[in-house]
Amino acid sequence: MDYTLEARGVSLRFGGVRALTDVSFGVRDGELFSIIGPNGAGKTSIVNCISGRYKPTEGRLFHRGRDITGLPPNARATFGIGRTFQNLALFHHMSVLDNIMVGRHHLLKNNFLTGALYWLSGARREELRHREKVEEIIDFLDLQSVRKAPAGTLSYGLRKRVELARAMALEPHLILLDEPMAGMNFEEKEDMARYIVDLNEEFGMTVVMIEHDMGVVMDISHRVMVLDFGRKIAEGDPAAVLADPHVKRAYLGEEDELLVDPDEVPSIAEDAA
Ligand SMILES: Nc1ncnc2c1ncn2[C@@H]1O[C@H](COP(=O)(O)OP(=O)(O)OP(=O)(O)O)[C@@H](O)[C@H]1O
Repeated sequence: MDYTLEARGVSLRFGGVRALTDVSFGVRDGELFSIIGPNGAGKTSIVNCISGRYKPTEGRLFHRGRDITGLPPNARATFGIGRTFQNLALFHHMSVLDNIMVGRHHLLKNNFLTGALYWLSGARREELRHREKVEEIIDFLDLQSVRKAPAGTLSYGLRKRVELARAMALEPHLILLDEPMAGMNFEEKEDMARYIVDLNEEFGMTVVMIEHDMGVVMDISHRVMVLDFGRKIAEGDPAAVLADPHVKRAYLGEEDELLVDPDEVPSIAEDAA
């Protein structure tokens, strides 16, 4: 099986703390793959290993068959791996537009010297191309009305959307979303879920998402992996994962809402169609 992203036997320790133990999984091209699990299960740790923020203590990570285990985060960005963060990481005093532009920095070929020859070097053409791409993302995420506003003045839900825009600006083929709906109200979650489905279906991006909202996860994911105490306890299509006794046990007492009937989950994806 050819995977876009594959983890083989990944373990991660922080001193005596075992954040991950022997985690293996594969994500196929075009999939919307969710990682769930109780608090402290290792979800952010595995995403940090994929993005290069952490280096696994053991095991390997592959991107399109290439071993990326030791590569720094910026090298992964140039391969088309983008991410958003659990806690927003925007430049608050900069406008929405400029925050999104920052997401394109690794695509900027022109430097100080070519900048000095702005009209001759192609720098102007390049800038126009970047602006066009940014405008496309602003349209897609309905951010026109706030494009000039400083990011710090926006509501939390809008700031999460700007962070998604900045990750999209990198034009990744694989995007890692760390709790994209955390702290949002129902309407904001519904909007965000639609954007994620659309960026997967329309922009063709493979999505790896950590999310606590079970309704959304079960509704929009193609496959789900469950971590508990740093170990993988289940993986499969959403209905099979919901029915898995190990998963029920891991969540019992903590998140009763996991035990929902899949048929009763309102379909955001269908509503959007
Ligand atoms: N930088 C770190 N230093 C020490 N321990 C860490 C570090 N990062 C994570 N851990 C520990 O590793 C374990 C897994 O943490 P992680 O943040 O990956 O879990 P999570 O599933 O993302 O949790 P949550 O849902 O609360 O965000 C936890 O026990 C956590 O305390």
